[in-house]
Amino acid sequence: MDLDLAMSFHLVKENEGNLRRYGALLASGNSKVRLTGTAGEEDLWEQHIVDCGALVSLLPRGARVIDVGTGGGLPGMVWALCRSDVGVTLLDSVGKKCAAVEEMARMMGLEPHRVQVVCSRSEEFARLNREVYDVACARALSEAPVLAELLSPLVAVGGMVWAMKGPRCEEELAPGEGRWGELGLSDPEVLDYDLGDRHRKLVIWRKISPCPDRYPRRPGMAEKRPWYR
Ligand SMILES: C[S@@+](CC[C@H](N)C(=O)[O-])C[C@H]1O[C@@H](n2cnc3c(N)ncnc32)[C@H](O)[C@@H]1O
Repeated sequence: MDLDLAMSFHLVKENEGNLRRYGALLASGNSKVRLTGTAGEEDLWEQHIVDCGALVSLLPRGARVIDVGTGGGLPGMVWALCRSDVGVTLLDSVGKKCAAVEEMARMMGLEPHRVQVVCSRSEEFARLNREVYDVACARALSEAPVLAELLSPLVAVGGMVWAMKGPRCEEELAPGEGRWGELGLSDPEVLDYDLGDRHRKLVIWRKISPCPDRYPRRPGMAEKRPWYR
């Protein structure tokens, strides 16, 4: 897959007004609930909003997307603001974060039938919402193999699991080498992109067969006892 950064930044530019408004809401919400580790609108813009915006042209047209562990809405809110053709579910297990994201979505005029906020552990949500999304993505959620167990059950065969990662991601992928098919996934492809002096990576797995029903295991198990051991 090719990442067309120029097209993504064109979409970011076109939607900059709304994205800046969202950044301002995120900065003010952050003083009440910790939605991201970054304070200050300019830093939020550079380190988070632009990073999420960089991938926006990669989303398939009309895709159903879930952002697992959305925190303050990253990356799902950025994608919903730049791409009115995609449906986005923003999922997090912390009630206060979900309430803040729901309020931001409402203030940004995002319609609930297109952008929904769900407060749940992904392990529980995936039991009832199996293999319904075209893309499941996570940013700063957990190590790649853990994330693959949590996200693969949510994605329909033919869809994709995305992990937004920093420079260490190949080390994280190593334990799963040759074994991803056990989760219904292809071998991963890693796309590199640079944002100023920051080197970022997107890991993409294709969903090639149904994920066995035993995944995801109950909450916390994916970290405690990795599936590949
Ligand atoms: C470090 S934050 C990242 C937030 C956001 N994606 C970002 O890039 O700023 C991780 C978020 O994942 C949520 N989380 C962790 N494990 C989860 C799970 N199994 N189900 C749902 N949410 C989860 C946490 O509540 C937290 O808000």
